[in-house]
Amino acid sequence: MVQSALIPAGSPELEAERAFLAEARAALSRMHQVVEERDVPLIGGEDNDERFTNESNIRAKQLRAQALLDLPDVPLFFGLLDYEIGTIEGLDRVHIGRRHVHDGSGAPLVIDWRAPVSVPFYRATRSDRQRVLLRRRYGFSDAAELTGFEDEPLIGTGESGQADAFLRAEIERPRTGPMRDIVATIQPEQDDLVRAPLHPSVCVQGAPGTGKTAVGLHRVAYLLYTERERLRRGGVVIVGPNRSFLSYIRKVLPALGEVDVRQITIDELISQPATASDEPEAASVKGDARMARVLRRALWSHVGTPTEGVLYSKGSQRFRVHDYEVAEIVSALRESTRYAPGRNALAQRIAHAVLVLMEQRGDSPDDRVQNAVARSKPVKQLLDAVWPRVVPEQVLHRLLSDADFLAQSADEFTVEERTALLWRKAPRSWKSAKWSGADTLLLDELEDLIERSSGSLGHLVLDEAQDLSAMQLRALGRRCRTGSATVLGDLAQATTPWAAGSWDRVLGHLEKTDAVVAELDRGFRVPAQIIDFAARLLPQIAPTLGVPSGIRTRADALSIVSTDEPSFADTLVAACRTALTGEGSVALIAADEQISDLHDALAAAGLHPALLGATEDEMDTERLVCVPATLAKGLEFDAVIVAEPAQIVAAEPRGLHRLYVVLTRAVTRLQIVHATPLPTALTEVPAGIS
Ligand SMILES: Nc1ncnc2c1ncn2[C@@H]1O[C@H](COP(=O)(O)OP(=O)(O)OP(=O)(O)O)[C@@H](O)[C@H]1O
Repeated sequence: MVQSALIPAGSPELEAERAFLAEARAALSRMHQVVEERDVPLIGGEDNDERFTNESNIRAKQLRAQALLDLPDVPLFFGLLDYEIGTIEGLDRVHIGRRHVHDGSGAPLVIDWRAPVSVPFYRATRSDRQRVLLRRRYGFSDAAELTGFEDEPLIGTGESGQADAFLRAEIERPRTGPMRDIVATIQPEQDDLVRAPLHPSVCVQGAPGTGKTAVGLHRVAYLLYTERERLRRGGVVIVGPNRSFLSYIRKVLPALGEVDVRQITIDELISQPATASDEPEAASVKGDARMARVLRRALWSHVGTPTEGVLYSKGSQRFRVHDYEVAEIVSALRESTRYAPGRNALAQRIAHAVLVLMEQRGDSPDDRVQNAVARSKPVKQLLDAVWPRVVPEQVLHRLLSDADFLAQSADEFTVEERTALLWRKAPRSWKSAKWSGADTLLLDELEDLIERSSGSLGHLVLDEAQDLSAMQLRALGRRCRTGSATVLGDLAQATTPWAAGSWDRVLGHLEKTDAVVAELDRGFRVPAQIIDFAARLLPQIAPTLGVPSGIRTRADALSIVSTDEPSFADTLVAACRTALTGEGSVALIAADEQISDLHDALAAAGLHPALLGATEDEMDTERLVCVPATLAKGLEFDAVIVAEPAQIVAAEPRGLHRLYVVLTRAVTRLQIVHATPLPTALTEVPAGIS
C-alpha cells in the first residue's frame, strides 16, 4: 500500500474511485452473504460415502464464505487498466484486485489478478502495450483506505520511472508483522514463474531477497485459480524449513483469498514424529542418497532361497510343489514387485501351481480353492521361512544395531560412515527403539519399499529446498508422484551438511527431472551495498553462482562497528536502541549459543525484545526480535544488527553459508558489531567483487 500518490485527496476522480471502492466492498459483502445463506444440499444415509460427501459440501461452503470475507486491512483492488475500446467486450476499464467481485447480476466490478485480462497489468510496456492505453496504481493507507493513485499512460514514447518508484516504495514500506503479498508489484520475470503451467514442475534458483518465497506463494494462488478442480482432489502443500518461517508467511495466501492450503514443515508431513536426535555425522549418512540402496538391500535380504518345497494335502491326496519351482517363482517376483505384494503373490503362485496339479489329476478347482491353498498352513510356513512378514522398524533396528548386517547391506559406505550409523547403545528391540528425524525418513522409505505409498498430492511447494537431504527429497517426491512441484532455493544458502549441492541432484531425488530450472537475480529486499558486501563470501561458498544485483541503493545501508569485549553488550544495546528510533522491524541476529544472553542484556536495558523460536508469533507483537542465526533463513527485517560474525561462522561446519544468510536479511540497514576480527572471507575482497 503505497501512500505517496500523485492525485491528491479531494480531486473528483479520486472521489469517484473511492465511491467505486465502496460499491465494490458492498458487492463483496453481498456475495459473502449469498454464500452464507445458501443451504448445503445434504444427502440422507449414514454410510461413509454419504457422510464424506456431506462433510465435503459443508466444508466447501465454509471455505467459499471465508474466501469472500472482506479483510479490513487488505485493499480490494490495487490497479486499473484502460484498454483500447473493443478489446474486451463491454469492458474497457478493468479494476484489478485480489479477488473477483461482481455486482450480483454477473457484471464484474473487480477482476481477479490471476485472470488473463489482468496479465498486461504486469507485462505491458510502452513498446509492447498489449492494447492497454493506461495503467493506474493505487495508494492505500494501512487501514486500506484509498489515498491516491498514479497514472502511467502507455501511449507515447520513452519509459516512465513510475513503476520503479512504486516498487521501491512498496518494498521500503516498514515491516510490521508477517510477510505481505506482492500482488500489486509482481515483476515480469517473477510473473513468468507465477503463471507457469501446473506441469512441468518449476525450480527457482535465486539469490537472497529475489522474491522466491513470494513467487512460490503467488504461484500457488495462481494454480488454485486455473486448476482448482484438479488440485482439489490431491491438495496443495507448502513445505517450509521451520515453524517460525511458516508463521511469517502464513497470511499471504489468505490475503489472496486462498484459505485451504496446508503450510507445514517436512517433519509434519512425514507421519511419524521423531523422538531422538542424531550426531551430525550420523544425520549426514542417514540423509545420503546411497541409503536408499542400502535399505532396499537390507529389506530384500530377508527373502531367502527355499530349501524345501510345499506339500499340500487334500483328503488322501498329496500335491507337491518342489523347492526349485518355488525358487523360480521367488526370483521372478523379487525382480518385479514390492515386498508385501510380492509375499502375497508368492502364496498365490504356489497355490496356483497346486491347482494345476489338481487339474492334472482330473479335478476342476475354482478361485476359492486357490485362496484356501494360499492361506493353508504349509504355504504359510513356507512364506514365513522364505519371505517373512517384516515391518520397517524391524529392518532399521537391525541395520543400526547389527554391524555385520550393516556391513553386508552397506558395502558402499566407508568404515567411518558405518560406524557413524551404528547406535552406540542399541535398544533391545525395535519396539522400544526411539527414532530420530533422519530415521523416520528411512522408515518412510522402507514403508514404501514394502508397500507402494499412494503419492497423490496435487502440488508441492518446497521452500529453502537447497537444505533438504536426498532422503527427505525422496520422501517428498513419493507424496507427489503424479502431481507437480515448485522448488525454491539458493545453493549459496545451503547450511545443512547433507545438502544435495546442485539442482539436478535435488530434482533427481525428487523424481521431477522434467522440471524447468529458472534463475532470479534481481535482489528486491537487500540494498545493493549490503548484497555486494555479503557477495564477498560467494567465491568460497558457491563459486559457480553469479553475483546478484540489488535494485536499490542506500548510502547508509551498511555500517561495521568494531568494539572490545567489555563494551560489546553495551554497543549492541546502543545499536538496537538507535535502530528502534527508525520505522519498522528490528532484529538482532547472533550465533545460537550467544542469543539468549544478548536477549537478556537487551531486556535488562528495557528494550522489550522478543526471542524468536520461543513462541510462534513473536514477530507479530514486538518490533525488536532476537534471532538465533539458525532461524534467520527466509526472514527479513527493516533493520538488522549482526553480532559477532566470526562466532556465527565458527558455530557449524557450513558457518560461512550461515553468515551469508544472516547478512542478507535487512531491507534498509545492516549494522555489524564485532569484538573478534571479522572472518577473512569478508575482509579480503576477491577480484571482480566490490
Ligand atoms: N515484485 C515485488 N514487489 C514488492 N516486493 C517484492 C517483490 N519481490 C520481492 N519483494 C519483497 O522482497 C522481499 C524478499 O522476498 P522473498 O522473501 O520472497 O525473497 P527470497 O528470494 O525468498 O529470499 P531468501 O532467499 O532470503 O529466502 C520480500 O519482502 C518481498 O515482499
